[in-house]
Amino acid sequence: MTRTLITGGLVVTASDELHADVLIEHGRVIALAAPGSQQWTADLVIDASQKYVIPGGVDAHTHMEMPFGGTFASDTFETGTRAAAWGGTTTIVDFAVQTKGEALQAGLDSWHAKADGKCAIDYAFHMIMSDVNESTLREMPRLVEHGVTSFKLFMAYPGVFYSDDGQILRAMQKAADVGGLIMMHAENGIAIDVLVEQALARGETDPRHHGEVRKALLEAEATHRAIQLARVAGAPLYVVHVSAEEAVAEIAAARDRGLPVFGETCPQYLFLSTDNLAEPEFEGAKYVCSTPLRPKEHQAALWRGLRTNDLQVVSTDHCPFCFTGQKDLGLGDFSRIPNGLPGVENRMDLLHQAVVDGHISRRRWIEIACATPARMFGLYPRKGTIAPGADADVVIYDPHSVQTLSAETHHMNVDYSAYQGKTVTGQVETVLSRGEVVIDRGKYVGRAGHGTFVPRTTCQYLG
Ligand SMILES: NC(=O)NCCC(=O)O
Ligand SMILES: [Zn+2]
Ligand SMILES: [Zn+2]
Repeated sequence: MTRTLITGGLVVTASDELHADVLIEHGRVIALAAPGSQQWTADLVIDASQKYVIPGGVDAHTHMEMPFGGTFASDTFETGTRAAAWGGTTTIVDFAVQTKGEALQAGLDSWHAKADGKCAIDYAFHMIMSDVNESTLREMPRLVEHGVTSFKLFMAYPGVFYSDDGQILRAMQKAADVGGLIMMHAENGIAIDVLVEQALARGETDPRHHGEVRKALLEAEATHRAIQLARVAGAPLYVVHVSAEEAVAEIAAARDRGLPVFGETCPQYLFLSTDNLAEPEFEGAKYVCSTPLRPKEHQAALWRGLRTNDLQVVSTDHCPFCFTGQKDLGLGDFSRIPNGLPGVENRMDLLHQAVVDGHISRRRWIEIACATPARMFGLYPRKGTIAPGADADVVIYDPHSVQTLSAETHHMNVDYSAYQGKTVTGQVETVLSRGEVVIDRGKYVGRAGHGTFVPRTTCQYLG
C-alpha cells in the first residue's frame, strides 16, 4: 500500500485545528487540503468523519525490559510497543541502561539487541548513566553523534543508579559541550535511604510507607540542586516524572529567571494519589513508583504547570511489574517492591479525558503528548505533527466513544491496570505508523519489526 487518503476528519496539531483531507504516500504526509477540494486518488481511503486526525503520540519515557530490584519490567519491546500502538502512541523513547562498570556503548548495544526486529512502532533511546567517570564522559559525544542525545542521571537509588553532585556536574558540563540534554531523576536518595531504614525499624513495611519516606521536600530539594548544578555547568536540564507541587515551584522559579529548565509529569501523578498507595491487602504495591504518588492536593499544581508551560511534557514512565510474582517481592518490606507503573497504552486516552474534564485544551493535549516531546528530544517535525514531509504516524481518534480501562482489555504484558474500572471518553480507532496501518478499527494488524530505530538530533526546544 503506497498511497492513503484520510478524509473528513478534524486534524488537530499543537498549533492548528482544521477540517482537512490528508494524503499519505511512501510513509510520509504529502499534503493537506480542504475536505473534498482535491481529486486525489488512493489505494486506501479512510473515512474520519466525526473523528479527530491527530499525530501519533510520542512517549519520551519508557522502560521496556528494564532490570530493577532483582527482576525485569514485564513488557518486552514486542509487547510494549504493540500496546503503545493500541493506545495511539507511535514513537517511544526508551532508556538504555549502562550497568556499573560497563561502557555506555555496551549498554546501548544491548538495548539495540533487545529492540531490533521486535517493535511495532518506531523507537529511540536515551542513555541511563549509572557510572559517570572519565571513560563514560569521553563516550558521550559519540552517542550524541549516533542519535542518542539525552542522558538520564539519578540523584536517587544510592548504590544502583545514583550519581553524586560531582559526577552530575561533570556530566552536565560534558552535555553542555556536546549539545546533550541531561534528564534528572530528582530525589535526594541519600536522605530517603535514612528514612527507609528508620521506617522499617519501626515496623512500617506496607506500600503506603514508600510514599511517606520519599518526601515532597526531598524531591524539591533535589530539583533545586539539579537546577543550580545545571546553571553552574551552563547546561539545559529536563526533570523527569515531577510529582510534587514544591518541585513544580522550583522549575517555575528557574523558568521565570529565563533558565533552560524543563519538566515532565506523568498520568499517574495527575490521576492517582497516595489513596491508591494506601489500598489494603498489599494492593498499594501496584502504585509504587518513584517519584511516588502524592496526596491529591498536588494534582492542581501539576495541571496548572501543564497549562502555564512550567511543565512541558507528559510521558508515562511505563515500567510495568506484575502484581503476582514481581510486586510481591516487597511483601513485608516496601523498599523491595520494584518501582514502576504500567501506562504506555493509557496516556493518550487519559490526556484526552483531561480535555473533556477541562484541564487542558485539545491543542495542548497534542502539544504535551506529541509535539513537545518530539521537539525536546530531536524528533520534530518527522514526529509529533501532521504536516507535509512528516512521517505518516497518524491516529484516527473517536472523541465520543466511551471505554472502561481494565487489565482484562488492555494489551500491556502486566496482570493489573493502574486505572482499573476508570471510564474515559475517547478511544483510538485506527493507527498508522509511517503510513502502514497498525491498528485497524479495534484490530491489531501491525507486525514486530515494522518499527525502526530513529536517531535523534539535539534538543529543538531551546531557542
Ligand atoms: N519511576 C519508576 O518508579 N521506575 C522506573 C525507573 C525510573 O524512572 O526511575
Ligand atoms: Zn526515574
Ligand atoms: Zn523512568
